[in-house]
Amino acid sequence: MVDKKRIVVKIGSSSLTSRNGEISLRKLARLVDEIALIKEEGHEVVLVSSGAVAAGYRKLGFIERPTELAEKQAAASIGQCQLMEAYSERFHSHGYTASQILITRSDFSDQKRYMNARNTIQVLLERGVVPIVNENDTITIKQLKFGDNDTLSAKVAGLVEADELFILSDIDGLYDDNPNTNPDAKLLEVVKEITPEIEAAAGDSGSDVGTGGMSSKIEAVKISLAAGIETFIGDANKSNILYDAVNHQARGTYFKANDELDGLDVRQHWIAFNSGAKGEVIIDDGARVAITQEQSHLLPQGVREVNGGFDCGDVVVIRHMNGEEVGRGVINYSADQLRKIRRLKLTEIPDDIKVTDSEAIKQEEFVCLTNVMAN
Ligand SMILES: Nc1ncnc2c1ncn2[C@@H]1O[C@H](COP(=O)(O)OP(=O)(O)O)[C@@H](O)[C@H]1O
Ligand SMILES: N[C@@H](CCC(=O)OP(=O)(O)O)C(=O)O
Repeated sequence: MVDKKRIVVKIGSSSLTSRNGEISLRKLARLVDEIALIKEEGHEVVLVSSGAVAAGYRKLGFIERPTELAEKQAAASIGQCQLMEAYSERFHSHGYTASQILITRSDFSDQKRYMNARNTIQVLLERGVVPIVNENDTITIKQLKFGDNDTLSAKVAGLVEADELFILSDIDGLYDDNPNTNPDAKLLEVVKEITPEIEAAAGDSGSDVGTGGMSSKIEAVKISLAAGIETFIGDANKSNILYDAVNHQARGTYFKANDELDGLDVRQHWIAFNSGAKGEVIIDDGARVAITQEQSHLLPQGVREVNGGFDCGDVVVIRHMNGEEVGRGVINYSADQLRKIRRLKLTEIPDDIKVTDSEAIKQEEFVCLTNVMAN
């Protein structure tokens, strides 16, 4: 009996386009067939597909992929229709229904919208539909963009509590050096930790249509691993790539989730990677030990400094005095209140500021990030 898994598959622009940068319906159809193969095994699939800009820019009259934001957005608005039409038709030929979900970064930072997206996808998956996610390119502004769909796919994997994330690209995994500049670079088959060497090896895209290159995939892998989601990068052009990847027999790079790190649950994942921290709370040594090793709450006594403005209930960055980011958490005081009570013992906090139990951040509302670099 096959273990039924929830899998997020990310397909990059370079895997959906032909040499001249135009969308390749043949490539798209083949990848849908690959997904159908694992759906037939009982796995649930959420597809994060790029390709809207690539599918639209020629129809907009451009010979090359445009670089201006508004032009790319206009191209995406044409291309997204083309993509969905092609996906719907091909999934339908396998008896599956496809659905479209367009998300922006701000949807992820709003907890209600985040949970709504999660609930919607849950219903779709229960009913056998294949949700197809892309960034809502036409309305995102530069500063609010995910930056690339690799990051989006990792965040979607956290959102739906996926078992695995498969990032398909035009290359068969992570090499120990940028293969565009070093022909002797070797494929890394298993990666247990994202070290500075790994980050240095991962370079930019080698194609005209891909956006983030390997470096953005590694940033994405950090997010998925933090949620305890095993991640694989492999070649979209290989036959049976998804089927083999589920069975851990595909050629590619497998990133192992750290067993010592409990996977973050949905709310913790949101706090760590999606909430968009509003300010910073600088803590001393004792407070760092208390919240990272002793499962204690963060008390105002251990707060040395407060940077920026935030309200009670916002997510803040918790930083040690030496500058290291310790984690993120939901704060129980506004920035102004916390400035007044920092370094005070609980008994010294004025009654008009005191909140129930008085802690600055409850342990259950804190996510430690010392083992995981937040993006
Ligand atoms: N260390 C590395 N290992 C593998 N690929 C790398 C590395 N550094 C840079 N790259 C480049 O990253 C590309 C994949 O990223 P990208 O073009 O953005 O693809 P996609 O469209 O699938 O997101 C590879 O084709 C390769 O040219
Ligand atoms: N939302 C954009 C995706 C851009 C993007 O991230 O592309 P890629 O690096 O190929 O995954 C599009 O659909 O064209």
